[in-house]
Amino acid sequence: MKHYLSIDDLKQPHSAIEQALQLKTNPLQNSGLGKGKTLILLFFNNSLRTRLSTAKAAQNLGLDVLSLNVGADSWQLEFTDGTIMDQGKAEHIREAVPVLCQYGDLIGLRSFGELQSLEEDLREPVLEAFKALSDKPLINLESAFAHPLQALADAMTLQETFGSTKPKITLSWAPHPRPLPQAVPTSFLRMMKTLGADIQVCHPPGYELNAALTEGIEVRSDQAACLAESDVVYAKSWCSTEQYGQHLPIEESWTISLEKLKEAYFMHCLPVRRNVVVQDAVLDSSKSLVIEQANNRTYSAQWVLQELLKSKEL
Ligand SMILES: NCCC[C@H](NC(=O)CCC(=O)O)C(=O)O
Ligand SMILES: NC(=O)OP(=O)(O)O
Repeated sequence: MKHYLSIDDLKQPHSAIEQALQLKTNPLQNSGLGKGKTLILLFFNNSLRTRLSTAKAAQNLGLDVLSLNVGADSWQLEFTDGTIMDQGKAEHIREAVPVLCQYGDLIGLRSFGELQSLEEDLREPVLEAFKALSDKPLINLESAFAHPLQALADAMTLQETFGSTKPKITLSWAPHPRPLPQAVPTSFLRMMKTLGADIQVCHPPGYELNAALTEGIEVRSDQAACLAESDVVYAKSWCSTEQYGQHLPIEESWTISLEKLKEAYFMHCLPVRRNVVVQDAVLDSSKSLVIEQANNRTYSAQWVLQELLKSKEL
């Protein structure tokens, strides 16, 4: 594996899940692998889990970690070639990326889409710019349309909860006060398709995900019926595709409740807005898997870091 930018970089997803779960049983089993090497974590957006679980994973491997909030702690970066840099941005990525590559052996990067233009976000401009200029392995810590560390952790959580049985999974859209990116549902769905999971999607009209991704998957708008027949419900808000990035009225009737879930387990990547996305009673019940999903983020990151460290490129 050269980079870990999307689920497509997982050549053997089933064994990745098994190996990551095995790491969880003894996290310090490869504690010398990263000795003398440095992981740089760059954040263009906020984070709790990704920042700390990836740093923890790195520590478990003996890596040193340097973390930077781009723009807040450092200079604002210019991405456009040929720009006359007489405005606010002080540094071009043509210098910044090669400099970062001198300090770090691996680079993790979080950069959400701007939610201004679907076409522009689909281009993954930040990730692609770093890819073009970096001679070090890159790890996607959530980009405009992918959150592959989350999806690997989610697959681990499903494996732990259901073992070899094949649960019926519903990916349900949920309401939110802000328009949110499509990265989490996109990567989760891509992962579930890759694994051949029994999954359906439900969302109100207008919130369609990428057509190629949902090809062959049942997409419905009757949330109550979908949830009632599910073993596990993955809830996530994402912005409309038709009115990309726009703030639309909150559809309160889509909030997940215990009544709707019936016997189903509940998953969410976190952070979650209580009593908007999902009711307190769900999060506070034994059916909620969200804390274990967050725990598994350490081991999904550790597996990825380990693979990159073992690859010939390093
Ligand atoms: N990394 C996990 C989710 C990150 C982001 N959520 C958010 O921005 C929520 C912020 C808020 O609730 O205001 C998303 O949906 O992709
Ligand atoms: N799930 C997740 O990526 O959380 P953070 O945004 O806090 O990193």
